Amino acid sequence: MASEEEEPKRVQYYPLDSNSYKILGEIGVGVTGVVFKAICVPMDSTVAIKAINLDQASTDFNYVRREAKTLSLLSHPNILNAHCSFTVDRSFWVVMPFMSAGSLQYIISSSFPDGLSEPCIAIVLKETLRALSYLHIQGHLHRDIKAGNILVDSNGSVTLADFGVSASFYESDSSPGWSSSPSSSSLMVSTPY
Ligand SMILES: Nc1ncnc2c1ncn2[C@@H]1O[C@H](COP(=O)(O)OP(=O)(O)OP(=O)(O)O)[C@@H](O)[C@H]1O
Repeated sequence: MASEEEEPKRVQYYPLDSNSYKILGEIGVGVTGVVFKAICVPMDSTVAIKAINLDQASTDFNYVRREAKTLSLLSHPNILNAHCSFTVDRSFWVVMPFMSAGSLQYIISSSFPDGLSEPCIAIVLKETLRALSYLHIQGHLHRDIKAGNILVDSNGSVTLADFGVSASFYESDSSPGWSSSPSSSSLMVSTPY
């Protein structure tokens, strides 16, 4: 019997235009902007979008730049990567997987006011240390490990997020390829999904 020809797997990229995303609601507000729950319509998938206001103080752009750059270079199951990032008017959108159980800080304060059990702590620590070990091997320091930056998915998977204050062992902030002012071409990133 003739073997069926396998269709080549098509690499899909998350779209780099805001019209492809339907905002469902606000998840929370951070120092640099707002995080929304949204649907990526062409992909039919739920995402979280961090919308960062580029009109804030100039230091904020360095924060954004560092986070986008760090995320685009990392790939690990315990690190919350970005699907893509792009500018929308005067804000910068980082499209990420939606971590439906929220942050560890939210889980503890809403459901475990007396603290997590030791086995739970051990699991979260193990997963977080995996992320940190990978980061350190890649030459990065996270520098802001806290319960609010550890996100959990509905299946219990644990990821480390928020690389705004991370640092690289090897590069200065003025590394080549990154302009010092916000321009969509220097910031637009989309990783295959
Ligand atoms: N991918 C995501 N999925 C689900 N919730 C998220 C996601 N990313 C962020 N959040 C939630 O959105 C809220 C805001 O996150 P954000 O990273 O902007 O700020 P923060 O971590 O609270 O503070 P900071 O600005 O100091 O880092 C937090 O409650 C966080 O748990």
